[in-house]
Amino acid sequence: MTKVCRTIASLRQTQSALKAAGRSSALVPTMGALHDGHLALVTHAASLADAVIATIFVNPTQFGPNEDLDRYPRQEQADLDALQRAGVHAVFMPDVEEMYGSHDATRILMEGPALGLESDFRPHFFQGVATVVSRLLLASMCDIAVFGEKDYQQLLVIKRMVADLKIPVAIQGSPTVREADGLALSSRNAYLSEDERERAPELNRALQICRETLRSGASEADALAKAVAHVKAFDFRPDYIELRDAQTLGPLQDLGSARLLAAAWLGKTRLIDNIAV
Ligand SMILES: Nc1ncnc2c1ncn2[C@@H]1O[C@H](COP(=O)(O)OP(=O)(O)OP(=O)(O)O)[C@@H](O)[C@H]1O
Ligand SMILES: CC(C)(CO)[C@@H](O)C(=O)[O-]
Ligand code: BAL
Repeated sequence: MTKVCRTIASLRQTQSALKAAGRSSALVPTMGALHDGHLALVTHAASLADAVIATIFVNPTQFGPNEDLDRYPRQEQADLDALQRAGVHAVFMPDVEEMYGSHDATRILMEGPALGLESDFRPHFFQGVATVVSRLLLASMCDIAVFGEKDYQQLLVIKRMVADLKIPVAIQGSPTVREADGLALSSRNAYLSEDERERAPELNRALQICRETLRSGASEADALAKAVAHVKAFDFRPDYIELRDAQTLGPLQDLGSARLLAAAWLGKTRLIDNIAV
């Protein structure tokens, strides 16, 4: 039976009981509206630890004033049922008051891998993510925490933060789960109209075209221009399509260790994707 914890006190009690029984634990933080990408993180987490703790919290501090905090999909009972079926030991689902209280004054500012890419278009984003993830890690004190490569920059930002703050949790990345046509699963895919859903895989296709073009010996500029032209042909409005160093997200030194990352709008939906080069 999956235990539902709505307070940090109850989460800490759950963790104390696991530790007393000598059981290791892995955390899977989410914002809910769960899909098979999230469930793959749970399966990955279960392969690494004795018990999995999932979290569901739509974190207001990572949304900008004109973003989709209010319309972000929320489906608490369906999510709990899915996590129960997946054999999750406990689910932490706090409210905003529990995570931030009314006198909250602490935020984590990130540089390094947080610079550029998402930050150029969502300047508040990594401050909100780092702030909430540090709290989730410290509240749960799990041995391991698992994050998806779909949000590749977020994964590197969290690894950097945990290393810098010396939080004793091992951060593990998990591969992107895709639809058969290549579209990365994402809770925000629910915003797509039928017509947009048909065009949505072209973002991933553009990244593959860019990679093939690079491998055939073309310049980075030509390969990126091809990817931009491809998404524009399908009426995407790209925020960025960039090649970066896969380990640091700094400027690319060597094509052998490159990551290709993109974000683009399709109608009112912002999609992100990335692949190894
Ligand atoms: N397709 C996917 N494959 C692997 N991991 C994923 C996938 N989609 C989301 N995740 C991971 O699940 C965790 C929770 O993500 P989140 O709840 O924001 O879901 P999401 O589908 O990314 O939502 P959004 O559409 O808001 O970006 C993150 O670590 C994220 O990287
Ligand atoms: C890591 C996270 C749960 C923090 O709110 C969120 O950014 C997400 O779902 O990727
Ligand atoms: N999946 C990352 C969370 C966000 O975009 O707000």
